[in-house]
Amino acid sequence: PGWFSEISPMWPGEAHSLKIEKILFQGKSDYQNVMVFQSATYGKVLVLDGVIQLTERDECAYQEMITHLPLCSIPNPKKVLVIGGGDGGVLREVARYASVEKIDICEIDKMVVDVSKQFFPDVAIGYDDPRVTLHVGDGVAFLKAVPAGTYDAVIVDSSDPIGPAKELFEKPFFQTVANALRPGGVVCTQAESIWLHMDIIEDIVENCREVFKGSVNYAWTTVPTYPSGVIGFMLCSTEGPAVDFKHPVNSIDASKRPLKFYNSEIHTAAFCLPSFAKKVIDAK
Ligand SMILES: NCCCN[C@H]1CC[C@H](NCCCN)CC1
Repeated sequence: PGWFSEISPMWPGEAHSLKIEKILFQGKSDYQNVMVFQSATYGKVLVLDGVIQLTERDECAYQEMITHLPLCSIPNPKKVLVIGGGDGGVLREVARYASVEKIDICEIDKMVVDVSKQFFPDVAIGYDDPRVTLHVGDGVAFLKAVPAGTYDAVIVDSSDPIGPAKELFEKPFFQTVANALRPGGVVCTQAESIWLHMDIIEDIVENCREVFKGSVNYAWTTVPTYPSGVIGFMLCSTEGPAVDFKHPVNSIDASKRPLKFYNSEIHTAAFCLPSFAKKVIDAK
């Protein structure tokens, strides 16, 4: 019945629309409005506070890139933490690594977990892995309680800086992430769009350069149902064994379930930026 349009002050004057076939769920959690609808051409769609989080058709691009850009950049990741990502898609991708012994996830909104398990079984399948422990709560508090140097990798699969994820884009949070990582550990965060948010990206890069004394890189990929059709990631490492994010050192066991999007060439290509973005990001 009609169209869903993603209208937001975060991307003024533009909106991406998807044709609705059927609304499947509408609810209000302690943190945000949650909606699921069956779209005409992108499968089921998860929407939080009017912002598209994932669709069945293109979620592979985002979940595979946000996971494999960091985890293919370090040999034998063992302990991984996911902040956000309550839909379970990142867990599904982290579970591909035989070297991983422990996967912690801290998601603030239990409704996102429950709705994903009910409507997106191929995404929430990530929770089935026995290495996964779900913590429902605030990622900032969770990280503050973590012993220093606990994790090889942290993946911050957040929504946008308006709403519950606001703190996940600020310097104190990056500091707590750096503290929770081992020397030469890596973090990958959702880092918005170079077409829409160069100012936000500039601030994030500046904060990351101050906090992460290893390497700091910005990568990006295409996700047709995110505004401007692209989304970026900050790839940072702490002081210690050098990490060259641009050349993957790990291979992935894709024998059980093929990768729909990620491969080693697109890994390297993800760090190639248009000049208007390089100017801001490399200069910082
Ligand atoms: N596991 C999927 C979580 C989705 N993360 C975010 C959802 C909101 C989306 N807005 C894009 C705003 C324009 N950059 C960014 C990714």
